Amino acid sequence: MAFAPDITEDLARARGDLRMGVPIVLTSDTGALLVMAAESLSDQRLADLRGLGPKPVIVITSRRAETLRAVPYDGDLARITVPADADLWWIKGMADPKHDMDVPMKGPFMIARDGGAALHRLAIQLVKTAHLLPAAVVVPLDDPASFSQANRLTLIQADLAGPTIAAEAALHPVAAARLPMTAAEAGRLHIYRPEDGSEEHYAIEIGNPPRNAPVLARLHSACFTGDVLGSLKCDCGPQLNGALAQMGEEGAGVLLYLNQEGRGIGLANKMRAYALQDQGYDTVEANHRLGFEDDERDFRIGAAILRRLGFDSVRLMTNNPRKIAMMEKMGIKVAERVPLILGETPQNRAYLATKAKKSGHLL
Ligand SMILES: Nc1nc2c(ncn2[C@@H]2O[C@H](COP(=O)(O)OP(=O)(O)OP(=O)(O)O)[C@@H](O)[C@H]2O)c(=O)[nH]1
Ligand SMILES: [Zn+2]
Repeated sequence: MAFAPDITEDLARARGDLRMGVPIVLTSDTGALLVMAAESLSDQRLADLRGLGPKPVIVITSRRAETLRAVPYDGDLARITVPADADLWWIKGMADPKHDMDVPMKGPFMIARDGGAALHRLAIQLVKTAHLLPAAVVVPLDDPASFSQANRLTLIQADLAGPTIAAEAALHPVAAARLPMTAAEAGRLHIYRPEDGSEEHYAIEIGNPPRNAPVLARLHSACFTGDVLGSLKCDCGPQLNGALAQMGEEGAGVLLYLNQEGRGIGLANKMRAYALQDQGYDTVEANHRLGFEDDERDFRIGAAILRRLGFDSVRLMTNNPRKIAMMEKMGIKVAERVPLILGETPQNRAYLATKAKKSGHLL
């Protein structure tokens, strides 16, 4: 029926459900799972999950498993049976490193070996892209179609979901208008909306840069703490203002403001990472303890917006070699790297040093 949501729409719905603490159903030729995000699980829903019969399993990433010293992982995943006497607090503690210091030993862990790693991996991808902690509680289902219908749950076909998540989401221009700014009076703000229902991204065009020459460009990932609050823990605010100022001086440029807060983990998870940093972990270790990779951003979005604006060659303002490599891979020529070293403070010196040492940032 034409009114029924397609797989992209179902996935967007599933992310919303997971955030709200509503279960979703994943199905494939080899099995089916009822999935809840550990972070939004309630006592009532945990009791309901147990009422289904099979023991719930908690799926975490190998990053989180390393922190928990849970040896049993399947490549990038660990799947652990939730013990019969474990309460909601145990599950939250598996997902959230906030309590690692209070409850250091959670094992011994029972490995769940039911072969359905593809569905478990999809569950983790969904909770991650919903900006929740990367941990899912799952129970196998025998009849996913009737179960999801009877409970009005979102049903996701895994074979359709995998390629859709991996593909680059199409972006559409929504609105644009003149925006005079301190850095440049001749500013124009463009809004782009991804088709997958994720956050909108912005392009700030300064002057009228010619499309047939490399444009001075900055791909800036959102940092509420640095950009808005003037946080001293990072260099984002000075980089944002410095890039706009240089574009203003040259009379032309394009700054992409990509809503990939916290290198793609979302602001709530970034604050969890900051709490771990207060315990002494560096920016990369903190991401790993939460169960994330160092950098969860999709850099294809920036290239797609540049192309939409008509640019295929840039003078890229960055210290991050991965951004350069991704632009080149996506067919945007990086004619020049323009270093953007600004805003070092006593509070961010160690953070910048970690980025240089562990993430290859150029100083
Ligand atoms: N997870 C996490 N994210 C952080 C932390 N500090 C800053 N960020 C985020 O890191 C991102 C920095 O973005 P950018 O400045 O565009 O990127 P970059 O990779 O540093 O590269 P360049 O600035 O271009 O050299 C923003 O999304 C910030 O919110 C942190 O300690 N943990
Ligand atoms: Zn920042």
